[in-house]
Amino acid sequence: MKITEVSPFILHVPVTGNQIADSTHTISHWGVVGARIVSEDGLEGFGFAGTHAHLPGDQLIASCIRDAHAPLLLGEDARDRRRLWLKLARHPALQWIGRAGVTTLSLAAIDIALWDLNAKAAGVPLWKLLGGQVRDKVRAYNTDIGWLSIDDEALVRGAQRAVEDGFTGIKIKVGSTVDRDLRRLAAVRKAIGSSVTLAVDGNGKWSLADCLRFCRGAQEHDVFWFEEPLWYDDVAGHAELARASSIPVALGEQLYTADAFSEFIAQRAIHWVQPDVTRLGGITETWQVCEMAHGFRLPVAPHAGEMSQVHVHLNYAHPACEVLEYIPWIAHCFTDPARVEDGFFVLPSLPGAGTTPTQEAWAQYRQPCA
Ligand SMILES: O=C(NO)[C@H](O)[C@H](O)[C@H](O)CO
Ligand SMILES: [Mg+2]
Repeated sequence: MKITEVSPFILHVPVTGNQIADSTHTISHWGVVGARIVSEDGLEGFGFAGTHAHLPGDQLIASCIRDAHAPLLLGEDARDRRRLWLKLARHPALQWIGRAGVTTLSLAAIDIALWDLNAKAAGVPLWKLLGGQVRDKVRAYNTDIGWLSIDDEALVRGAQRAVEDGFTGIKIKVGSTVDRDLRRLAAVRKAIGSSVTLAVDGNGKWSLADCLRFCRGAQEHDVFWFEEPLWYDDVAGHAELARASSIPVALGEQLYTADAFSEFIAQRAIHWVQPDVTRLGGITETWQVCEMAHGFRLPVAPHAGEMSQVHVHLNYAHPACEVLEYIPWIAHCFTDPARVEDGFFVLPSLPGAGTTPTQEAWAQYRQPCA
């Protein structure tokens, strides 16, 4: 399967209600910055990384795909996914300018496109190529009703509606003030009852002191996990919080390497492992992180944010993956949209990684790659 063409693309897709906010980010669109890879027999593979639709930043990633990574791929055999991942990730001149960041997001788009191409060539969905279905169902938890940009009353109504729609898990954003967020947490827990799992996500905003105070006040509400409570790289702080509180710590959407995960695991600073194919340079490295978590018997909840199209395959194929975030912003852009029915993700059926854009999305959301 000789690679004959590698080209970037950028789509900007509106988020729910045209604006969402967490403690750190307020966005109107999700950026789908991708790579299209064509093999000599005419097969097309698509992959993409997720961004906040900041066009100059997206064009940096697109340029890395086109000008830095593509020349390393042309003429190579698309089946050699692991060798090609290492060739690009460890290319001396590119490793020199960044083992984490733009080069990683570019590599993610390419790695996912290679997996998509291989799954299509084999005529199977990605989960089959990854080794087959290891679970009957993948439980979803709904984050799209829990944004900090949603007022207190609408937050409660949205959580109730999600439960009525069949979700058995909810996640709400925290990171405004501890007092306000504790009030919101109590109101949502009261509204959804005790059988629905309720997680919180701080997106790295608070200090350790704020997190400790929040966890004391949240004790009575059976919080399923506290996601990204502290700054993304603060291993010691997360380890201290994990020791001081009974609320499980979840993190990973901002970690770029398997080494970063092994540090958090070694320091007992993490209970739920949340890899993201965007941040880890694709499926190849994300699978390694799932294997590492499994070795330490830590459950995995891949970060959707919005990579559900690919992560639903991971969740069906890896034994450590126990649950998946539901954020529905871009599913409609793909020929095999990730879908939730009665609170569970539907098993993908079409060949590929679920990353093939529809003609409509291509026409409606395409941005200039420069
Ligand atoms: O943290 C998350 N999920 O767990 C969400 O992905 C982020 O809040 C959104 O992408 C906005 O940056
Ligand atoms: Mg998060």
